[in-house]
Amino acid sequence: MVEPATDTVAATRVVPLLKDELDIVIPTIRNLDFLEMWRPFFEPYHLIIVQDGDPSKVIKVPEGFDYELYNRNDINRILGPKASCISFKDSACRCFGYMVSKKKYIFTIDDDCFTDLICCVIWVCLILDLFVFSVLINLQVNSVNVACFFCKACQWDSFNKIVAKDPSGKAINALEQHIKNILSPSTPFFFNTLYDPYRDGADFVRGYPFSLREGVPTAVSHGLWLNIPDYDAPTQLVKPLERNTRYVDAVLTIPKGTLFPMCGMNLCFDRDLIGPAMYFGLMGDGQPIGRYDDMWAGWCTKVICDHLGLGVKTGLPYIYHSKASNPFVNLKKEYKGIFWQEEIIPFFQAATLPKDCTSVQKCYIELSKQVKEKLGKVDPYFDKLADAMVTWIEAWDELNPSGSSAKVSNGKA
Ligand SMILES: O=c1ccn([C@@H]2O[C@H](COP(=O)(O)OP(=O)(O)O[C@H]3O[C@@H](CO)[C@H](O)[C@H]3O)[C@@H](O)[C@H]2O)c(=O)[nH]1
Repeated sequence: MVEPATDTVAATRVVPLLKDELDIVIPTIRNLDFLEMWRPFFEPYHLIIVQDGDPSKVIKVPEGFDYELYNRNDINRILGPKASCISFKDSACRCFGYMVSKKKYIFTIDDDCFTDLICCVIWVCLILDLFVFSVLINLQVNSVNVACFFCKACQWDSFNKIVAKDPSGKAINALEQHIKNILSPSTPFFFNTLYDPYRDGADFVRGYPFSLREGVPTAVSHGLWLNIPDYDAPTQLVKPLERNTRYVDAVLTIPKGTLFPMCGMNLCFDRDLIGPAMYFGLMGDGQPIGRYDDMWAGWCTKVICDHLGLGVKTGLPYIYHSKASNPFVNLKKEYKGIFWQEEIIPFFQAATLPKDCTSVQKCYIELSKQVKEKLGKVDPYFDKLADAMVTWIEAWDELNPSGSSAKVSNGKA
């Protein structure tokens, strides 16, 4: 049984890899106390916080972290009319952080991971909440909101989303594992049955073509979740008690030609290699769909990685996830996506990019044209999304005129 680590203060302080080459991007509608839990791992890095919702709300960042924070007013000021491509009231807003970063690597994580200190507050609230619930049950009030009656911090199922432990009981340094994944090559053209051959203690198995053993540069490292898996609302509703306790010590390259559902909760990527494809779409406020932000980015990214000969890995690291969001609310946001995805995925599976698309930007603009042409028939929303994809690239190029940051090539991690 894999449990969350509660003593991260005692976690080994590791040498911060890529300290000056990696930004941590956090979208937030809450407070950032969860950072206490990650302090030993995140403090050496620069944080880019994208504050969603009401810009007048003050977001408290724990002492000692090096950060820049952007709210909606900042986004509007920086991007002007192009700010229309950045979503509001959806975690999709996080991609603004990718655009303003000046680093080669991005790690992005959600804000609902709590600290030991916060857990004390939560336990007090929990006891009080249980008391209120028992009174309500005695009064036969059977429809109660599953949220804390006393404070916003402890939204019941959120307080367990904390740093995970591996089966040996050691707190997982998610960022370190992502860096290892991304600094070693990928093998999208031929599957290695011992998984990532570049990990310590592994290699290419017998019969693996020698011509492919050099691998290709890794653009994306997709991490997983213990406890609550990244399920859609219907799955979550029919399996409310399902928890993932299975820790699989594996990192795999997703083969060329295979799409996957990319989750933005625990994700690292090389901004120079694939940054402009990491657009999280038009979601949330004013849009017919929400919570498909990371899926959209994942489909576009994988098609472009396949075309440009870049790798995408999935597997380790795990984080401990306890969904803060309400499945009924999520269902409302997701429902169009749930039936649209049956058309969107075949579209991406069939998408091909011409040879002259030699940069991510060119690939992305070409994809936007195909989205307009093919998915525009599904719903007018896709016309709007295709336009927003173009605006995103224009804004990206405006903010990143030199194209890329310092070069660090892949090698043995
Ligand atoms: O309007 C919003 C809502 C949320 N955020 C911030 O985004 C992340 C994720 O939000 P949340 O924790 O509420 O959602 P989960 O269901 O646990 O997470 C998944 O939702 C996926 C789809 O969007 C995503 O990949 C997963 O992360 C938090 O940091 C919120 O504060 C926001 O900025 N605006």
